[in-house]
Amino acid sequence: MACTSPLIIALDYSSLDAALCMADQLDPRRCRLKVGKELFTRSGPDVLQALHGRGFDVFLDLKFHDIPNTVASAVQAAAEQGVWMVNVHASGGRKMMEAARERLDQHDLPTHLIAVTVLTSMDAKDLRDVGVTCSLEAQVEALAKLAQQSGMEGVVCSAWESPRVRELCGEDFLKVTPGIRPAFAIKHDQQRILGPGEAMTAGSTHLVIGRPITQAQEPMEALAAIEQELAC
Ligand SMILES: O=c1ccn([C@@H]2O[C@H](COP(=O)(O)O)[C@@H](O)[C@H]2O)c(=O)[nH]1
Repeated sequence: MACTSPLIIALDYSSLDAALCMADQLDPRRCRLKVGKELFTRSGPDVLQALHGRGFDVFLDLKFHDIPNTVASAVQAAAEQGVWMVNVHASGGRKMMEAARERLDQHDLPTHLIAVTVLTSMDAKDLRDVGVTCSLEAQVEALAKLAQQSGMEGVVCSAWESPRVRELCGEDFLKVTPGIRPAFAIKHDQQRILGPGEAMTAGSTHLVIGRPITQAQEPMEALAAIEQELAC
């Protein structure tokens, strides 16, 4: 049965065993899973096979950012392993994103392709430090528009920006938002955070949540509290 929940749990673990231990407590009808740089670098494609075998939709969050041909080939490789979603950095530019889009289309690969705007760990000063002179909001808006024009199906942004991205790019354009922090959780290294219920109200289509669940004393209770908040 397809997953209808907006929740994507980030499996940021240092071993395949630890990731599968969490996955085995979860239900693929109630959440999707995200595999990021740490877990993929340690376990390789085996983790994708193991999670697919358990019935999960997997978001492979490797944030590709390279020359167009390299990114297109990496996106193709991810999609050929059956992942539900893959991403690139929008700051890699129009040609890079178009090449990735074209490669998926050429091979009839149905994987969702989205682009990261401004990392949720960054604030306005961090953005100035890397030479961006416009406001953080303007940078997210510019990258979201560029991503849409370049064939992306959505963006990664913070839930703070979801209302504006919805206005600019429409309801159907995916707004995948990390930096989700329920009231009981700490901020860690995230800067632009919002609660799960607030993020959905703001127009996020998917909520990425890692440590508030994976590092909770009782991960399943943390997940249940988040689901409860979303049901209200
Ligand atoms: O802008 C971004 C893009 C990706 N992420 C990823 O999402 C999760 C968030 O985990 P938490 O533990 O809930 O903070 C993590 O895997 C990041 O790599 C992001 O946070 N921000």
